[in-house]
Amino acid sequence: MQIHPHQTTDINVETFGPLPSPAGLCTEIPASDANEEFIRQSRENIHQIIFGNDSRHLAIVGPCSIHDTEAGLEYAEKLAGLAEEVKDQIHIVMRVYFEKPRTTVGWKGLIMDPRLDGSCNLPEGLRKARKFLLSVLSTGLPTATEFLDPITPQFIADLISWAAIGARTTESQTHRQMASGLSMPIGFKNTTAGAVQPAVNAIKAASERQTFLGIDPEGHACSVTTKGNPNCHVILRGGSSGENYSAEHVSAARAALEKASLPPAILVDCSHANSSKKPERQPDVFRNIIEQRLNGESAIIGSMIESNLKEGNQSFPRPLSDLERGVSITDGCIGWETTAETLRRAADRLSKLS
Ligand SMILES: O=C[C@H](O)[C@H](O)COP(=O)(O)O
Ligand SMILES: C=C(OP(=O)(O)O)C(=O)O
Repeated sequence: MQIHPHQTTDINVETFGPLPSPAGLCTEIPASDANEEFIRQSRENIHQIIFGNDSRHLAIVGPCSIHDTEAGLEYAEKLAGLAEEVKDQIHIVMRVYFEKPRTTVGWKGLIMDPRLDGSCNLPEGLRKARKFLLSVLSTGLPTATEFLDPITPQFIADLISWAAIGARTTESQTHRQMASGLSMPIGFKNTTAGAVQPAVNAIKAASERQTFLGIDPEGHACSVTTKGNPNCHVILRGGSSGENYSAEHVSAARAALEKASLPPAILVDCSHANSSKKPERQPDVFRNIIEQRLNGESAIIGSMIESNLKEGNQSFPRPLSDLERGVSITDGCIGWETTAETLRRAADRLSKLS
C-alpha cells in the first residue's frame, strides 16, 4: 500500500485481502441436517457431563495441531473406533486445533497458513478447516478446538461441540466476550503462570450478557450482543511454577469455583505444563486423575490428551518434503498405541464407578 504524506493510520499495514463472508463459506461447504443434529446432541452430552448428570469422563483427545489433513483423517478414523469401544465410560471428542497461540512467533496453524510455507492464504485455510471438520464428523466423532482469533468462530463454530480459550487468552476481555456468545461448552485454561482465579473470573464474565465489536454472518463489522454462555468450566494445565493436577490443586480449584457460585467442573490437561511438555508423561497424569475420580473427586469432569499417529514432534519450519507423516509440528504428542492403551485401561478402571 502507498503511504500518503499526511497519513496517520495503516502505516504498518502491508495489505488488506478479501475473505469470503461466514455465511458464504457455510453455504459453500455446508453442514447437513444430520451433522447439525449430531452436533446439537454432542453439545448436550457435554453439558450433562459438566453439570454432573452424566458420570462419563469427557476426553478431549487428538493432535496438538492439524497440519496434514490426510494423516489427520487417518487419526480420526482410529479414534472413532476407540471412542465406540469405550463410550460407556469415556466420551471422546477429537482435538481439531487449527489456531496456535505462540509464545513469541512460529507457525500459527492451518487456518493462518494452510500451505505451511508462510504464504498465509486465509481463505484457503478457512475452507480447509471446514472441510476437515466435516470429514472428522463423518467418522462419528464430535470435534473440539481452541478459538483464538475472535472472527474465526463465525466461519467454523457450527461444526464444533466443545472449545477452549487458551492459557494466553483466558484473561482477555475480547475472548471472554466471544465465549459469552458461543453455542458450545467452553473450557478456560489457567494462565501460563499457573493462576486459576483468572479462569474462574473468565467463566463469570462469559456467563453474562455482553456487547462488543464483531462481525455478522455477512462479514460486516457490527455490534454484537450476547446472552451469556452457561456451559463453561476450568481447565487445569499447569503453569510456570509446575503442575496443578494433584488432589490438592483440584480441591483448591473446586473451592475457587464454589466460592464464585459456579458449577464445580474441572477438566485436566495432561499435556503442557502438567507434563512439563514431555509427552511420555501424559499417561501418568491421566491415570492419576482417573484414580482421583474413582476416589470420589466428582469435580473432575474430564481430561485432555495431545496424541497423534506417531509420538513426539518435529521441528518446524523445515522443507515440507522432510516432514515425517503423523508427527506433530507443534507440541509433542503420545503415539497411537499408547493413546489406545491408556484410554482402554481408564475405561476399564472407570467401569468400577458404574
Ligand atoms: O499447544 C501449543 C503450544 O504450547 C502453544 O501454542 C505455545 O507454543 P510455543 O511456546 O511453541 O510458541
Ligand atoms: C495452546 C494450547 O494450550 P495452552 O493454552 O494451555 O498453552 C493447546 O492446548 O494447544
